[in-house]
Amino acid sequence: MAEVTGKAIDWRLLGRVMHYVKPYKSIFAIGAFLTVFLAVVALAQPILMQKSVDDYIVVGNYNGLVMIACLMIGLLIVQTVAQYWQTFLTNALGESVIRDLRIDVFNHVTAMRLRYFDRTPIGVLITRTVSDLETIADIFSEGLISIIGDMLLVIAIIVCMLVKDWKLGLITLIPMPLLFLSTYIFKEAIKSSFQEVRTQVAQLNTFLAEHISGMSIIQYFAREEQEMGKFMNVNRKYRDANIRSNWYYSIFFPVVEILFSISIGLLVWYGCKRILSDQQMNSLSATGKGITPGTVLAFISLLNLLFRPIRQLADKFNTLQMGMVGADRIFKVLDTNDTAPNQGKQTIPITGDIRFKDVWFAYVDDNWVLKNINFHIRPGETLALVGATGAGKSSTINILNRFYEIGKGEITVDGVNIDDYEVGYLRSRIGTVIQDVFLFSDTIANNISLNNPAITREQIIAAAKDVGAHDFIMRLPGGYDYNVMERGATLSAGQAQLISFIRALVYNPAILVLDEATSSVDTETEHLIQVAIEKLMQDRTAIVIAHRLSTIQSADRIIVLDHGEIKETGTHQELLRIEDGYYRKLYDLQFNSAGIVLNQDLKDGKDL
Ligand SMILES: Nc1ncnc2c1ncn2[C@@H]1O[C@H](COP(=O)(O)OP(=O)(O)OP(=O)(O)O)[C@@H](O)[C@H]1O
Repeated sequence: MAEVTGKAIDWRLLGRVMHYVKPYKSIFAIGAFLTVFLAVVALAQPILMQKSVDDYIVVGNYNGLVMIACLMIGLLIVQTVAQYWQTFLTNALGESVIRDLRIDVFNHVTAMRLRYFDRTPIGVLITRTVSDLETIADIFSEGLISIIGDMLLVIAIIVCMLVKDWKLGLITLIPMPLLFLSTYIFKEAIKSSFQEVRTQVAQLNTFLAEHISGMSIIQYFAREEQEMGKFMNVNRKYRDANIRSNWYYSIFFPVVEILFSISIGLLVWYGCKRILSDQQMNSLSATGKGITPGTVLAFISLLNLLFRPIRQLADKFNTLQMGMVGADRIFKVLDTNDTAPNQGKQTIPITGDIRFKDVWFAYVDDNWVLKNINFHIRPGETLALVGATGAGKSSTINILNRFYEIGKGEITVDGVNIDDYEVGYLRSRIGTVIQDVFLFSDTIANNISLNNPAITREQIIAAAKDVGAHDFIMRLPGGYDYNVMERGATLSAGQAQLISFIRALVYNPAILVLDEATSSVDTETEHLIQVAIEKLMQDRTAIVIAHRLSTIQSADRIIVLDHGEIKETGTHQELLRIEDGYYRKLYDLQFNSAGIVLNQDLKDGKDL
């Protein structure tokens, strides 16, 4: 959790937020001007009220009274219009700033290395890009500008009171130190409770994001009750945090009301006492020295004006501080320099010659998950990777795609170190099909092209026909415009696989990286997938994490990985000939006449 700094305002952070105001500086300037203007105009009402009583009502000047009433109405109209624009503009400013910030955050997050996502829960990122950003918008709508306006108003009212009658002013303001003290105590108390609320929101978001994604697991294993229990706990903590912050409000507001009443009491007592004694001394307002009924009325109105912003000041300070906490968290994300390095510029055409030279790789420190990997695949060849779960198969394809950097050695594609390629170009030449197909809630066509305008509908249809998926897509309501629900929930696993094949094919990559799905599909879909895989691999260099006997047998070379090391290399027949060899053992152990999937069996826990 980001800590709130001890200072009310962190100027460095505020400076960074203000950097985003630059494109909207005229809106900011008008908003700030209107805030000051409203503070000044607010003072005019009590003054006019005093004038109407003392100069017109008391002396019976009806025309003058009508004139001043019209002036007050006119002023109210101006005030209303100014208030409308001030609220509208400061809100629009806040929303525009966070829109720009959100774009920056999203851009930054999409450029992060995968290891960042290994460590950061989705819920936390969602909280950052939604609710933490909202708090920054409040800096403008309820925080900074309005605090400046309120402070100006408070100073102006106090000065106005003291100028009008300093004795009456001082007596009326006796409860002020107590008011400032209780405001300060309230501000400090609410600050920590607000932080707690934000932490609990992030936990609630993380819990929900995770559990909604994993809902099928919860239901398969009938964990609803237990998860409900956990949810109730997270939900209770969130409620408690909110109740605590509301509790501080419910104490603070009555305290302010009491102090306000004391001020009014003092004002009425002292003001009326002075009016009476002035009358007795026959020293009326005409001399300009005494207190008039108009003065008392004006003071009541000024007191009202004074307490309103003070009552809200603590709240606004907290809004500002929460905005600062939000900004701190957002800038921490933006400052996280975990973006994938992309120094390479190379964009030469790739034919698909891949070489791993003494490659060592670890996700964390020196915990090598790939050790001294060497292999060479010529253009058009197929390499099958087999091995037990955790052997390092997925890691091999992850590093080829530059999702993680290797520790030692070198990987080249067409003789060029993969780090020297422009990373987007390299990835666009490597078509990767992973086991867990991810589909967005969008049309089939957009899920294939990933909204790349360079890919035409014709290319999509041609690719779909190529992998034999066109017919099944056309049978869906709307065909290519059929809307896939979130994560492809409305398609079968086999259909989703086929879509991911078309997605890879439509980019016409030189290299195909395929993690064969192990999930069982019906015979018809299995046949479609077989045909599609053959089509995908045709005339391409392919690295396949192979689970199908057909893929393994037809591969030009098979690499058997075990605990990150290459144990054997060769063709299916060559490897079978090695007595006591790993592959031979695998084959004898795992394959039966029904052609049970090799790696799947290994996953099921059968040891080499
Ligand atoms: N993101 C990660 N962070 C840290 N360690 C990881 C990460 N991904 C994988 N590992 C570890 O790296 C090792 C190799 O994993 P890898 O996913 O490459 O195995 P695999 O052969 O593909 O297994 P499977 O067939 O189960 O997918 C494992 O010990 C795994 O725990």
